[in-house]
Formats: sequence, structure tokens, C-alpha cells
Amino acid sequence: MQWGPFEKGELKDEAHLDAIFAKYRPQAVLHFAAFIEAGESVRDPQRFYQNNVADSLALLRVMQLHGVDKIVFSSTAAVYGNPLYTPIPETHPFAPLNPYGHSKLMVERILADIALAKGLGYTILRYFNAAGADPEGELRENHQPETHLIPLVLQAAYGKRPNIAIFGTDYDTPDGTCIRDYVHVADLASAHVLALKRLLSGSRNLTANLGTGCGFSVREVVDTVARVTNRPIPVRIAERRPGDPAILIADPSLARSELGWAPAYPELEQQVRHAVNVLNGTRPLQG
Ligand SMILES: O=c1ccn([C@@H]2O[C@H](COP(=O)(O)OP(=O)(O)O[C@H]3O[C@H](CO)[C@H](O)[C@H](O)[C@H]3O)[C@@H](O)[C@H]2O)c(=O)[nH]1
Repeated sequence: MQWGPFEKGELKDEAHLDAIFAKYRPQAVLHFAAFIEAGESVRDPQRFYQNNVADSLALLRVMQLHGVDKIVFSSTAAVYGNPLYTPIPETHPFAPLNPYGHSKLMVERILADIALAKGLGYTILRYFNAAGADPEGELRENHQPETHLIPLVLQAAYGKRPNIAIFGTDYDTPDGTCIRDYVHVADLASAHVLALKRLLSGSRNLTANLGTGCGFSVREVVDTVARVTNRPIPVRIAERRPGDPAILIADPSLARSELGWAPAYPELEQQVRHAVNVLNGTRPLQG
């Protein structure tokens, strides 16, 4: 299988996309529509709908023009909103809480409709909480501004922020803090490879959760970072963050059975260790 290109940044226009397709003649497309900050999507919804929905429609038009009829689309657990039960299967009702979740769900619907009308082949992958860093020690997440828990706890560990705010300690969970299903970025990547191979072999369309099926609380994340870094982490208890469900845990059985996907790094400690290694510029790692 041939890979690439990885075109970064906001789509300029359809002519730009057209040129990319003419140059690389892809058999299939991996589409991230990567504006992912739920909070930012509340402040600037138009930007999210433009990037995640309108630009996805442009991409689908150009795919049609070039006879490309297969796509792997990155979606999100945010389509489920505040879950009615966990672990969450793909059949759980949808109730997005913000424009980010709505925008991803809209594209899911668009793909399903085009599949019916025109025979588009698709795989939709609903990520839970992406975590960790490149196990080879080269790539890591870098958000501006950073809003995600693990990178923020790491900043607190290394004195780059005075403390980590825990958003709510009165949730209905064993330690009162929110529980999330953290899935390693390398495992997300391997799921995409499996999804592409499966799509290219002509298998039926699929929508699958990508999570480990295990949950860790905010306090467990803080404790894990303290253990891995061997540093004390100043904690500040803060108000609940609006729109945060108490527990988000995937039922990943469909990804297992349909894609043959099994996370290589399901343990939070491994994920944190990889993030720490990359942050410190070391190229280690045993597991
Ligand atoms: O400073 C912080 C930051 C986060 N949290 C808590 O840590 C947990 C994880 O928060 P993140 O912001 O890291 O992740 P979310 O679960 O909010 O968001 C994830 O899921 C969303 C969909 O539900 C989007 O996909 C988003 O990009 C993805 O990171 C939440 O309970 C949050 O309240 C804190 O206590 N303090």
C-alpha cells in the first residue's frame, strides 16, 4: 500500500484539493477534519462547521470528480454526548453537547447518505480520548492553547504551570472525578491502517469506536503522571467544566471483530511514559 501525502493546514479551496488528487491519484482518503477542541467550538462554531462540514463536502465532491470512492473518517465519542450507559456501543443514541460533536455527526450522516446514493465506501472511527505520544520518541501532541488533561498535568509536573485544576470532585464515580477511556495515538494510527486495508479489500461500510474499554479517573491520571515523572503535582480543585460527562468508556468490540484491532498500549502508565519521553527529548523505550 502506498501512503501520503499528508497535507496539513486548512483547506485552501477545491482547486487546491483537485491538484492534490491529480498529483497523487489516491485509491482512498484518510480524512481527519481536525478541528477538535470542544470548548473552542462553542466559542467559534462557524469555523468548526466550515472546516469539519463544508470542507468535508468539498473533499467528497473532489473525490467524486476523481473517481475515488473510499474514505476513512475520524469521528469522536462526542457524538454520544452525556452517555445513558457505559461502556458505550456504536448503537448508543446520539446527543452531541457542542458544535464539535454536531459537526462530526453531520459528516457521519453525509457519508452514510452518499454511500446509499452513490456507493461510497466508508469507515468511521469514533475516537475516545487520544493520549500518549509517538513510541519512537519523535512526535507528540502540541495544542495551542493546551486544554487536554495529560499534557496539562505534565506541564504542572515540570513547573510550566503552577498547578493542575481538577474540574469537579463530586461526580458519581469512585473518587468523584471524571473517568475517560484513554487510547494511545499509535493505536489510533494502527486502526486507520487496518481500516484502509479492509476498505480496499471491498468490505462493507463500518462505524467503530476506538477506545480500550477501560476508564481512568482524573485523579488516577494525576497520580500516574506523578509516579512516572517522580515529581509532586500541585493540584487545585475547581468547578465542574460545563458539558463534561462523568464517565466515557468505549465498547470497542466492533473494532476488534471487524478490524482485528487490539490496542498495543492500553495502559495509562505506558501512554504517560511515552508522552514524558517525547517531552524530555529522550528516545527510549521499553514498552
Ligand atoms: O485542566 C483540566 C483539563 C481536563 N480535566 C478533566 O479531564 C478529563 C479529560 O479532559 P480532556 O479535555 O483531556 O478531554 P475531554 O474528555 O474533554 O475531550 C476529549 O473528548 C472530546 C469528545 O468528548 C473531544 O474529542 C476532545 O478533543 C477530547 O480530548 C475531563 O473530565 C476534564 O474535566 C481537568 O480536570 N482539568
